[in-house]
Amino acid sequence: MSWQDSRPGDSVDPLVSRSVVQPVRFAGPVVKTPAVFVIVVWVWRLIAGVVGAVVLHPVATGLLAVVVAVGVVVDPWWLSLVGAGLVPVVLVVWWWLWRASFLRLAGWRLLALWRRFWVYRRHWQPVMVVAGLAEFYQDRQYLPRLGRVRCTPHVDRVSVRMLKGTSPQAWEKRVLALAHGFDAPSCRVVVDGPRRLVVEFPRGDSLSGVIPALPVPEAVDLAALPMGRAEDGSWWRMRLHGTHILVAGVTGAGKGSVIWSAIRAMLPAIRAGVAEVWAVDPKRMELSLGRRLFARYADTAETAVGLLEDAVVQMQERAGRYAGKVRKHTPTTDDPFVAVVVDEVAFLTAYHPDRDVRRRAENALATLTSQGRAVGFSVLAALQDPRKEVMNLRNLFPDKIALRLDEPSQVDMILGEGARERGGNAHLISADPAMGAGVGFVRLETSPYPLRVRASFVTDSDITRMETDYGRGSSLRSLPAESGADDLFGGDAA
Ligand SMILES: Nc1ncnc2c1ncn2[C@@H]1O[C@H](COP(=O)(O)OP(=O)(O)OP(=O)(O)O)[C@@H](O)[C@H]1O
Repeated sequence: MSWQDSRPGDSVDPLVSRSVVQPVRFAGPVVKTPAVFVIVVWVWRLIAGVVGAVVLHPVATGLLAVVVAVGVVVDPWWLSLVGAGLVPVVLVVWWWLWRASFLRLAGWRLLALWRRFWVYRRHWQPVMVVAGLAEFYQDRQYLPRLGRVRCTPHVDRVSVRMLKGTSPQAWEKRVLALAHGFDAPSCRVVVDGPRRLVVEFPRGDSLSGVIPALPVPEAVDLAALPMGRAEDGSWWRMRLHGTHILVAGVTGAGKGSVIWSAIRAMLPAIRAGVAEVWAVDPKRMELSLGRRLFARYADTAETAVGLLEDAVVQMQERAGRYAGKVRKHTPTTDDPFVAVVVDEVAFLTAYHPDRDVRRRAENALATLTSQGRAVGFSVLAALQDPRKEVMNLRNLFPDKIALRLDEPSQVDMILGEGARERGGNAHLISADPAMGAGVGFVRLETSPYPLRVRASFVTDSDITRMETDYGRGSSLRSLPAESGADDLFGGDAA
């Protein structure tokens, strides 16, 4: 039998078998390890395991220790049985009566203990090997070290110590393999220090349900507007003052819900006159419903470009006044925060047939986005198609939101290269409006990690109520009429 005929399982003599690619290898002599060394190593591992368990899970190990101690001191059999029964009863009563404290002090820790053992520890080796994250060196297999697992209401955060010589990019490239390997809907990798990662696995999809319009906040924080929910179950808050935001998504992706959630979160500031929304609505379908909420409203190309150029003039006038005196804008009734909201911005920058309109719109937007944020002018723009021919100003928007998109390349255009490896798969968002409308990934200028969020759904009746309560002429608001308001509001101002 030649070496080509051999099959797995055939016995081969290492001295006579030959491979065309491998040279002869000489193995070192096999030395038997004395039993005492093996015992010392096992004892050392036992001690390290116990200390590790106490450090990682103090509550669980503490409870266990109490049960064991009582059993040993009083009556080994009887009391151990009572203790073993008593602990679950105490935990159930605690959960029933004081759920918040139970979850905070015991519930999430016990769940983390269970999931570390049952989900991650049990599958760690096969998943690491199959995903290609295990390394082999001199015939020995090395695995990344599984560290602490922390559970929040929706997400498992798994700490990992990477192997020496490997990089976080190797993990980012394998997020899909990791998600499927540990039965999670998605996976996100966050660098936590040298050789340290936190790998996040959501338990189920916390964003699968529609989020109704959030209550209007009593005090407005323009740096943290309540918009909806984030994947880890926390509130999604969005900074608008001091930045510009580009929202991209195919038709029906829910761009309107991002825009309206932001406007809703600013209502008290709008009523107080310290914030203004200047709205550009070329489709006349998105923003027209709430036009009395806006200080300026434009729905034709000519008026839209005029509105943008007026914003530039006011911004520059404010910048001139602030120069050398004020470094940071604080919204007041004299110098309000101005949010320039542009729906379907490509209508002005790419689709309009008049070249002059396109040029003027682009110039105005470029000036606003490059100079406006320090003096209280922010642009919140939405568009369907993020290609460069359509929107070549997208890099002037520090923060970006990718709702459902058609292609992976479009995701890269909005969230930046590498965002998909970090979990920002906006092209995989469900096309079912109940599941996916308003769902997206936020990429802030301050972080390369996209955050999965869902905007609250502000319905038409919510908008009508908002306009009634907070719009011009409402009982709750009495702002002086702007000169030429009829012109600006198409003669409809109340
Ligand atoms: N946050 C949300 N939660 C649940 N459903 C939503 C949400 N936002 C939108 N929808 C649903 O999706 C539909 C389309 O939403 P919307 O009009 O905001 O999309 P769009 O991206 O603005 O589309 P277009 O570009 O065509 O205007 C809505 O009519 C609504 O039924």
